[in-house]
Amino acid sequence: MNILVLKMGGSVLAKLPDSFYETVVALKKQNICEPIIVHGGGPEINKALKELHVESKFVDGLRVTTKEVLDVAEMVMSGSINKKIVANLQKQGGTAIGMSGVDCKLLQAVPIDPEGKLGLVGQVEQVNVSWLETIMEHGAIPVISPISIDEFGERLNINGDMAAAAVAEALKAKLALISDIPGVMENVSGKEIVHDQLTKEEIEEKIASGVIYGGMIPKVRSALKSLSGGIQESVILNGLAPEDIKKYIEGKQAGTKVVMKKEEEQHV
Ligand SMILES: Nc1ncnc2c1ncn2[C@@H]1O[C@H](COP(=O)(O)OP(=O)(O)O)[C@@H](O)[C@H]1O
Ligand SMILES: CC(=O)N[C@@H](CCC(=O)OP(=O)(O)O)C(=O)O
Repeated sequence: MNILVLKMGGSVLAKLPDSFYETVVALKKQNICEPIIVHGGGPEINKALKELHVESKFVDGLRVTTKEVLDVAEMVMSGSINKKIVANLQKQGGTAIGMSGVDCKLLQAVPIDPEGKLGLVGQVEQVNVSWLETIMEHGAIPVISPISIDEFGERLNINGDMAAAAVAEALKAKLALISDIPGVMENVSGKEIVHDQLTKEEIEEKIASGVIYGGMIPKVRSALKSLSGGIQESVILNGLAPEDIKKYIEGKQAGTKVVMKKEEEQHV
């Protein structure tokens, strides 16, 4: 199965045009590939926490998660956002099933930082691949909220990019991380450029120098993590430029590709 995991960040969810959902439905109907959606919801969680007067902060792009924060993150992502995406896909004639990592133990996780200050934040250890395959075989598009569950039945909050990478890695699928920026950007000699492709070494160097910071850190690290087996690249794309998504699907340059090796090196 040729699977494409599309991760939609909270930064773009409210702004994605109907044509985006139309494209995702067409990918499946025309047998171009099997789409799976994993979503985030950072800005919406921030808004709900603010309204409830609950403080939250981030460390290297990950939200410090107390029980109270987890309950709000689950309500926002597994409730409101997940069902809106399912509805939008179905408006375009698709069939979609919304689930979180808790359902069918879809995303089994362990605390990412058991001794540290991140609290109830997880990283995925196992993906229930057979449920995802069953859903896709029955003609539906899985839509996954990144709240997950540990072996004791406790829920954990997972960064959406990390959850998407775990799903892509488990299914040997391509990964497209869709956000509100044209790719990984850098100010070079006073000019803002977008990198076409980046390797692991370049990414680590740009994190260390502060060029890549905040929410971009889990994004680039997740894109790297998903590279496995036959999958040689993942991509960071701009959801606000639907033509970039089209270009990527057509195999043209768009956004920033995260690669094992640079293209010119691969051809040597
Ligand atoms: N080098 C970089 N290029 C582009 N964006 C960057 C970079 N470093 C940090 N960022 C930040 O990362 C953000 C994207 O991450 P995030 O807000 O978590 O997105 P999403 O909600 O879509 O997952 C950008 O809006 C930008 O503020
Ligand atoms: C642990 C952790 O940081 N979880 C994230 C989950 C949402 C997310 O990742 O949203 P975006 O994709 O919009 O960034 C959070 O609570 O914000």
